[in-house]
Amino acid sequence: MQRDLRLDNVGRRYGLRGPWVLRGIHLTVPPGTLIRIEGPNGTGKSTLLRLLARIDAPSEGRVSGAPRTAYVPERFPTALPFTALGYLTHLGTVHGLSRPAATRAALEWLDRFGAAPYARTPMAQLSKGSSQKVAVVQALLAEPELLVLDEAWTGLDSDARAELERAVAERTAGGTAVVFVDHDPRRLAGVPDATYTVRDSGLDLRTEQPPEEAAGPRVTVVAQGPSGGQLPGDAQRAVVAAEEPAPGTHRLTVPASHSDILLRALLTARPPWHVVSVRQEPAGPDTESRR
Ligand SMILES: Nc1ncnc2c1ncn2[C@@H]1O[C@H](COP(=O)(O)OP(=O)(O)OP(=O)(O)O)[C@@H](O)[C@H]1O
Repeated sequence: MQRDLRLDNVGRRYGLRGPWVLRGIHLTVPPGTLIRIEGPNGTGKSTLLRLLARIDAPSEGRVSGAPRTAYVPERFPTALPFTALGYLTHLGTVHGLSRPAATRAALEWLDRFGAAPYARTPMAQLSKGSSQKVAVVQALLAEPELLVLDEAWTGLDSDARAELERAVAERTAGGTAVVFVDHDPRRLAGVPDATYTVRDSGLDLRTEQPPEEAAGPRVTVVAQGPSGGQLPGDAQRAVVAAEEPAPGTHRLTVPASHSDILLRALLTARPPWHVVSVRQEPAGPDTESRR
């Protein structure tokens, strides 16, 4: 099965003679990549995400590839006749988990997002923020190969926003491709492999990070490992800057949301690295590119 999702010369318009919302779109989404889509309101970002999630079909062109996909829509239907846990357990079984395993996974994810107290609340009675957590959990529960997030952070409290950033970092480190739209330019600042702007029904690859995007909070970890040594794979993916000021001493900078991934990668390496210090940095520009 082809895990890269590809859009070849894709166009989408609504109605036979409607204006082209998107046209001539070429985009490949390989496993493990993080892609940000941006653009002014009404330019077609959600339309593009629905095509990527394959819940909509193009009016022309071709979408190919069949990664297992999960999608958090801009508007999640809340008036479902389930409790949060009932809904998530049901979805877990659809994704192939046994019922007990689905319940366990749903509870774990709800707990990660601080929503465990509402597990048995009917969906229709959940606050906007809590139902958004359910929307996010239903997508993560599926352990997708492609995760499509349409303003998934909107409505979440700050802990849950940070948790979703962590979950995205974990998933991309594990090989999941993630495509997201978010109105906050600081979201996953400096982390995406590519940022595209929807403009005039086309897609522009942005090659430079604007200053505000490179200015998210960072964590610098000083660790001792092999001299001239290769960073463990997950650490390599997470870091935005790496230097070796003395043989075997490595200074590694990651977006704050990736710090636990870096630490886990270092501590679980064979042989494990020794972590000397962990320091939160004020926001600042990129000093080196990733990878
Ligand atoms: N189902 C639909 N039927 C008809 N027109 C639609 C439909 N969905 C989107 N459109 C139109 O397509 C255009 C692009 O909409 P889309 O929601 O994809 O943009 P967007 O960039 O995600 O906007 P926003 O930032 O406001 O969410 C808009 O003019 C919108 O009115």
